[in-house]
Amino acid sequence: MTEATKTEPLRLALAGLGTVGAGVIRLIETNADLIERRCGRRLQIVAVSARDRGKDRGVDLSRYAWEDDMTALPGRSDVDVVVELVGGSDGPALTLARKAIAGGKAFVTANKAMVAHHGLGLARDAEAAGVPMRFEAAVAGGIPVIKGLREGAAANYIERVYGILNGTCNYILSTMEDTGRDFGDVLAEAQAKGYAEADPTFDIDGIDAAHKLSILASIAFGTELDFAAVSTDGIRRLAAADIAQADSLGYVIRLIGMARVEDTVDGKHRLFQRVHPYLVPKDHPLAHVDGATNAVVAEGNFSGRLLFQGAGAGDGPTASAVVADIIDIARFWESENEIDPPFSIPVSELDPTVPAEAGSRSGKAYLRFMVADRTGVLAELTAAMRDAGVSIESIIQMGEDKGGSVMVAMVTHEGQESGVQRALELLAGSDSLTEEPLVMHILKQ
Ligand SMILES: NC(=O)C1=CN([C@@H]2O[C@H](COP(=O)(O)OP(=O)(O)OC[C@H]3O[C@@H](n4cnc5c(N)ncnc54)[C@H](O)[C@@H]3O)[C@@H](O)[C@H]2O)C=CC1
Ligand SMILES: N[C@@H](CC=O)C(=O)O
Ligand code: NA
Repeated sequence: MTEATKTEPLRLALAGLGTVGAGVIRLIETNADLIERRCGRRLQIVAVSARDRGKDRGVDLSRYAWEDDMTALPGRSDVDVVVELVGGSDGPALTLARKAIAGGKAFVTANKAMVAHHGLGLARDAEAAGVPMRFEAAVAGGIPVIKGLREGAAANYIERVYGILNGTCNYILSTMEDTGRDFGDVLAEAQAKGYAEADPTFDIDGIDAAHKLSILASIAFGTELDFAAVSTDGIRRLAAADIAQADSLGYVIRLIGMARVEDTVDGKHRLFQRVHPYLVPKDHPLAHVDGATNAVVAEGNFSGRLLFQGAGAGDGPTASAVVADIIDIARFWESENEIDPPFSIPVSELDPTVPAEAGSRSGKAYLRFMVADRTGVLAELTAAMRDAGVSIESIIQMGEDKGGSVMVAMVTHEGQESGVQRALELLAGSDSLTEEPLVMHILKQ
């Protein structure tokens, strides 16, 4: 480690002073004495950087050195830990991360986009340099789920990991469900509360949840991180009528990230990773997760089902996770040669994977069709199901909408997902369909 010894303060540089950065300053100032007692040394912010020096953030920056260029922070000899709270998978955040690690500084980040795209490379560099790299806030905000898997469940093979990984989508879905309000209106509220990413399409198109899922899967299964292989879909196409329909069938709709290792081919694990809106049975624990709350279920071969739940976004909870990482570094970073792999297993020893085959798993599905209101359309839909070998459990037709289409919702019996894909292929191009069908999987208990 740099010049500081264990009894001296651990000196921090913060890049990014937005929702999370300002929260970290507030937390470190408010809980300074408690943190010092818990980790045996004081946390001292020495330097900060953001875009706008003069902006009022409700925190006093006058005690800290200011750097206009955040990538200059790692070059400071009075800094032990660089904390990146800027965002963006590439650009200055990545330059900062690389410089910090190459410069022998410990590195903490909340940036799931960067970890999903570059985490393995950064971790490899950190392992080689003997510096800690931590990213608890990057997955499920304030929930200590990375710590839970790395430490609490370290003795287990994890068979499946899944959950609600995006606070913005969960806030939108549960608020629409409770109030019947409009999608756009509720999204604006989530943005105002500081939950949404700088580009909220990352939230509503499932990309943010996919970033988190790919990180979680790597840590849970000891496999190489593969963000590009996550099958991703968001909540943009969901209508209030889908939420009402799901409700009447005994379900709520949640954006779920799901990962599992299925089998092994040519020495590589077949890794299933999916972020899609799911119908969740009302008696499943995830159906009661509302607002910006996240929840992660991990199934260990000895621990059984573990449920981690808490705030997945927002200044306080996210700051809590960032500072927990810093406290770990204050407690345990004692020697330059310490081996503490960021992904729990050294990067060179993570198992390689191939993406799971599409359509090869079994389950029930909800299908929603918007169709022309004319004779024979229902027969056309059910014939496609029959020809694809899909068995229908229930079918409901709702009244005509303004454009002259009607909504037909179906729930299938348990069957191969490939059957539903085949049915949709059979219907593709049919002039009875007035828009692309919407398919949602039904979460198993
Ligand atoms: N807001 C939340 O609830 C959570 C956010 N995160 C992650 O934390 C990170 C920060 O998020 P927020 O605080 O919400 O973002 P924000 O947009 O509120 O703040 C970003 C900060 O970075 C600064 N910044 C941006 N580009 C810069 C540049 N080129 N040079 C210097 N400074 C620059 C901005 O001035 C601002 O101070 C992101 O990676 C985000 O994904 C993670 C968990 C939860
Ligand atoms: N935009 C994210 C913030 C935390 O990761 C979310 O909504 O969950
Ligand atoms: Na977390």
